[in-house]
Amino acid sequence: MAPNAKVAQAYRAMRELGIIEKTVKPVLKKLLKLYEKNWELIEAENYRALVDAIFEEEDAKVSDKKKCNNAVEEEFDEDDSGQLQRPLKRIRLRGQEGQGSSYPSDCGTRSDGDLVKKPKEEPEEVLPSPPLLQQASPGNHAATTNINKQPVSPRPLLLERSEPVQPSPTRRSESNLLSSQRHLGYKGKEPMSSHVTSHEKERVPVRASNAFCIRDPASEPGILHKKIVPDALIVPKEEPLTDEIPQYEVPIAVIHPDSLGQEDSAVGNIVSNGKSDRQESPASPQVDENTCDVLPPLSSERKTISELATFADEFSPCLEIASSPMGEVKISLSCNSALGGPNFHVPTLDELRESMEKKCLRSYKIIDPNFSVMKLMQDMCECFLELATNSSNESQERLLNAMPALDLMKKSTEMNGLGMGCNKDSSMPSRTSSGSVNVYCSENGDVNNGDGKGLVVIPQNQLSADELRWIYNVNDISKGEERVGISWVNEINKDYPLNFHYISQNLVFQNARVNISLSRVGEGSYCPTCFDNCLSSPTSCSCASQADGVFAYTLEGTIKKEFLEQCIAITRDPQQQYLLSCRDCPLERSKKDSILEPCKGHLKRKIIKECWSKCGCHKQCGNRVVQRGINYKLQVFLTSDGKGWGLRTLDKLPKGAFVCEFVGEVLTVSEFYSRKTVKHTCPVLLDAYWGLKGALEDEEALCLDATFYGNAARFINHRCLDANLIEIPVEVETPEHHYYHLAFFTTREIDAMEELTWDYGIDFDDDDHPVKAFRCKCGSKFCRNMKRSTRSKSTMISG
Ligand SMILES: C[S@@+](CC[C@H](N)C(=O)[O-])C[C@H]1O[C@@H](n2cnc3c(N)ncnc32)[C@H](O)[C@@H]1O
Repeated sequence: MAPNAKVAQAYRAMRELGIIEKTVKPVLKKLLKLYEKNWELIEAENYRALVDAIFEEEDAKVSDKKKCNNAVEEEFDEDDSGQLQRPLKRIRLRGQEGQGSSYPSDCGTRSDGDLVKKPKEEPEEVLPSPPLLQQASPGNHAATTNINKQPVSPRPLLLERSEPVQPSPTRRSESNLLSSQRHLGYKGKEPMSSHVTSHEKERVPVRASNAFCIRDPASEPGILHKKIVPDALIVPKEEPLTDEIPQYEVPIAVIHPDSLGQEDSAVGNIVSNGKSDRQESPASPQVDENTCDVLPPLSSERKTISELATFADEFSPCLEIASSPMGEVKISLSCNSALGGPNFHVPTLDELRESMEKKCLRSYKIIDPNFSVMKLMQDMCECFLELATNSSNESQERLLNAMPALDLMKKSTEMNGLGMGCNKDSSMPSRTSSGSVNVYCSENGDVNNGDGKGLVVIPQNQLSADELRWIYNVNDISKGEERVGISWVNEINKDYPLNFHYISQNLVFQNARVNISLSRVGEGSYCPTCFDNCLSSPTSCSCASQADGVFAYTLEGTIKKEFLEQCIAITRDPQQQYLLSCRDCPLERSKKDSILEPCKGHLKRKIIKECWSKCGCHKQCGNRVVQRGINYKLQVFLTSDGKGWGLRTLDKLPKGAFVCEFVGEVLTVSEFYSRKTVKHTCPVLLDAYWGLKGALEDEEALCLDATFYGNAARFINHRCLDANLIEIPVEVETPEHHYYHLAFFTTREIDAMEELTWDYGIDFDDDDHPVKAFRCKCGSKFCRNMKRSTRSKSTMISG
């Protein structure tokens, strides 16, 4: 890679971590000098050296500033530093904010009674931050407990600065994203030409016939336009962010105790000024047990929380509860007290537990032999879960309302105190393409990209069950239906895709006659005498003979070049000889118009016949590709060019590779039409044989509708003519030609991170059609919808 590209790559990687270019540049320069331009060292472990150097630099700056501040006795506002802050730093700060004049400062020149505002930072600000609870600094003691339905972190809830988030190696090829091959002629009833003039472009015809429509993106059910999704920091399963830091599959909501009281008291101000009243004015009557009363009053468990909150008052601690929809709950208790000193040592958890149990016995007269502090903490978590999941609507509402009451999204200072999240307007934690974590932050560097990665604030009352499901399935929208997980990511805004049922195989809705009974698969439709791999057999099997005696696949599993080129030519340049017209077109018939139009013709496609279970060969036989399912890592993402969600590959794909099948409900065309009030994602006609037979029965004219039930293919967007995927009919089980699988293969090599597209074959001029089309934003120079008005056009898709 050229040096400039490497620099750009480094900027990009840092940007993903929320570190702005301005901050990176000087450090990178130094590092290059130091390492004598050895990029390998800089790039190693996803720029670990660079990230470390940046943090060191920032620490040094903070330290300098503090010295400077001490000299002039001015307030130092960490958020104005414009730089990346270590989350623990913020934790400490928040814990210390309320200490007023007794704040132990290193501003040695100040007396206790000094009215000059104290810096928010503690004296040990630039000490190496302790990564574990047991190593907490004297000024800040944190204890956490958690109950998990999944592995839990041995680390405290509020973590020290994490290792840098690992950008995916695949991101490196992002620069190639837009590479495209636009060498092909246009398709249509006119001959294909290798050059298309602008005049010709206007005339680029659509595939003949074929009917089905695509809805308007604005009203597309696949996108939640209205919903603002919280700052969801989503951590991938497969790509650990660090060696040590636990991952959470789903975001975790965090409640700060202050917020719990917000509803009932003036504590709401606490949030708005980003500080705790308890800390500002310890004697405030608002800050007592009652301030926790937003939880349901009848809950004895609530009392537990209150008790802890009272305990908290004594030592000005900070109690935090974090939970995830997966049922993980963490309680964190941090306290700042005068206990710290030169002889300070951190007790072990066992010591702490024992001492606390004695205290409970003495002070609270708890004599239950089963009592333990750990149990108490567990109970607290369980109560939280109970309230969050099983309680009555009212109590649940109150609890959930308490979450955003914290106003974490708005108050970045408060959030940073918790070591998570950022300013709502400027930050958006999200997964990156690789599944790592991004937090986009404001220019002033008000950022959290590390410690908070497991702790994400979600105003859960904004989440519907469907949305929660998306969060759960961030690593695999197929919910295990596919062999390879299909992740989703939104790097643009906070929308979720709309819910649908993921299915990996077509399902018959009702009337469609899809007969795959073994008895109907007659001889000649399978190869009983073959074994192992039909592709390496010296004699062609029956399946091959159905495909002109040659297999479509190579031993490598891709489509043979010649076969692929023919398929591409037919699809892109559907000349008359490739068109079949039906006498009584099921499509026209289904429209139930009084005046039926003549059939517009259906493409005479090349078809692949795969071996199947009735054959004698192995499942891994080279002539079984589509039936083995998705093989490459795919990802659903929100496109940046207004096409809604799209599908991209995380792997580099060779030419002719099988990507995925178009899976949906199998409907008769009339069934589809009776659904036409519904906005459809992408219905596809199975019309490859329509012209061959005489009139089809209604039940035989089939289509696939992926609106409610579908697979990853329902996210593939349209591109006029030079799409990188092509759809090819594949027969697997049934010899009945009216039903087949529609499989997508690559028309060329595709880079990792490239969006996958196919040409829906839309006729943007078909105003006749009842279903509205979309305004094409494919960006292809062959776009058939270019320079057209915004009025909706109808579309027709066939497969
Ligand atoms: C099969 S869906 C593709 C996934 C869809 N983008 C989504 O968000 O669910 C088809 C719909 O995507 C949108 N779409 C697909 N290709 C497009 C394009 N080239 N320009 C604009 N919108 C497009 C249209 O709204 C279309 O109805």
